[in-house]
Amino acid sequence: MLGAIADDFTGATDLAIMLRRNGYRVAVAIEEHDPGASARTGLDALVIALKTRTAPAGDAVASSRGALDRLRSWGAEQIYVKYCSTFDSTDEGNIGPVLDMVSEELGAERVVVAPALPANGRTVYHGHLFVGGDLLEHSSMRHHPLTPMTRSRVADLLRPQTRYAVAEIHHETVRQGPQAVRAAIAAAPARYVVVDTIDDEDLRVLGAAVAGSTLVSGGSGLACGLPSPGTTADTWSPGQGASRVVLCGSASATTRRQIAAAARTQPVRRIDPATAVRDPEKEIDAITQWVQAQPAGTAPVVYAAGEQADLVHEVDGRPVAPAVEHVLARAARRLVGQAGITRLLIAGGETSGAIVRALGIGLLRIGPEIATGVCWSSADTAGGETVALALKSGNFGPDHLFTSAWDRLA
Ligand SMILES: Nc1ncnc2c1ncn2[C@@H]1O[C@H](COP(=O)(O)OP(=O)(O)OP(=O)(O)O)[C@@H](O)[C@H]1O
Ligand SMILES: O=C(O)[C@@H](O)C(=O)CO
Repeated sequence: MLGAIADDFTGATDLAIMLRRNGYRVAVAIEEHDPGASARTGLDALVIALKTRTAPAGDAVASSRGALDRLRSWGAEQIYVKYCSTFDSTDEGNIGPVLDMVSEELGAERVVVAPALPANGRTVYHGHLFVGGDLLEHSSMRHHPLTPMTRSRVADLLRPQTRYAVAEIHHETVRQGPQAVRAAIAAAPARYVVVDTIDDEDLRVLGAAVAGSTLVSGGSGLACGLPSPGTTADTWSPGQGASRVVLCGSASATTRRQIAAAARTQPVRRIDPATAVRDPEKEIDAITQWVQAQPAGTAPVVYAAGEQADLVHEVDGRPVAPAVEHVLARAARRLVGQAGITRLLIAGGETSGAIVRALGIGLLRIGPEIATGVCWSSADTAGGETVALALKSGNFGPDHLFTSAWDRLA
């Protein structure tokens, strides 16, 4: 079995759907949840979703060590450390410390570093990470509030975070095929090896080259390149019910375009940040009632930022971001528990983490792909409801996602 440790919840489902696309039977375990032997039986891969992307290195290493121990005790023979395709981290970030710990535990002396996800425009060429046609440092990630990416060479991003050397393998070698890449990895004078990957064929070459490695690392793209276990996808059911809601804590430009597109045909309502901070119960009540009042068959959208100017950092000296997460998480709990909503599309990694935790979900069963890196999953909540959930990374998905995603449940 392949065991994966993902540093956020949307990244975990992104990796899971790439594995499923590649013929793996896969599920996502939330944080410390043990799915139990019967749920693990027959899986080719199990992804543990952590919420460590911006955690202090010590905390992230401790959580990742726990995840590694669980995966190994459940029979994982190959470990995949999943981070963001835009390598979201700072010089104090935890990608290096987590890789150092996992590689030491597994005795892995060479580890590939492959953030590329070409299907979503993330490519690595001559060691530099690109987003579309732009270097990472010239993409919107330059202005990310928590992990502003102001350099693009992956080795330069990783070096300050690790005590080991970092080398590069360039496209000239990748073009020569898996054997050349395998030999170059073995000969690299470094523990970490950033490998150029500009398209899915490069990922297949790399995947074949690292097929027997005990440890690989990257975005989700590498999962498409790993050799397929050749199993047929398991059956999947979204459970009963048809009522829908879209909950957006993400403030990314992509999510804002998706909100604007949905607003042309669907009811939309913005969370009031001041009420979220000052009187969260009032805002939770208002949102729950508003969603329930919308016509049957619609997919009401609750969002927190429709434009850049909506981003308010503080109200009365108190931070807005956790208040918005709390309101969305509590509203989700009520919408599922009291209003009987069973289909939820959630935008944003932090937001997804807050809502999945509030619903008391332990395991996500992976269903159909909606867009690159976004899929439906089904899960049982702590309250005993079965829900269909799509967890969308802030930057993923086409503009029409909030109206088209439901077709995949039909
Ligand atoms: N109007 C607002 N003012 C302040 N903070 C907000 C506002 N709207 C949303 N937020 C906060 O911004 C954060 C968005 O993070 P989240 O990870 O959910 O989305 P993202 O960064 O777009 O997605 P991803 O991490 O998947 O790329 C959340 O903590 C949310 O509560
Ligand atoms: O790799 C990506 O870009 C995504 O899976 C993700 O982790 C964004 O949060």
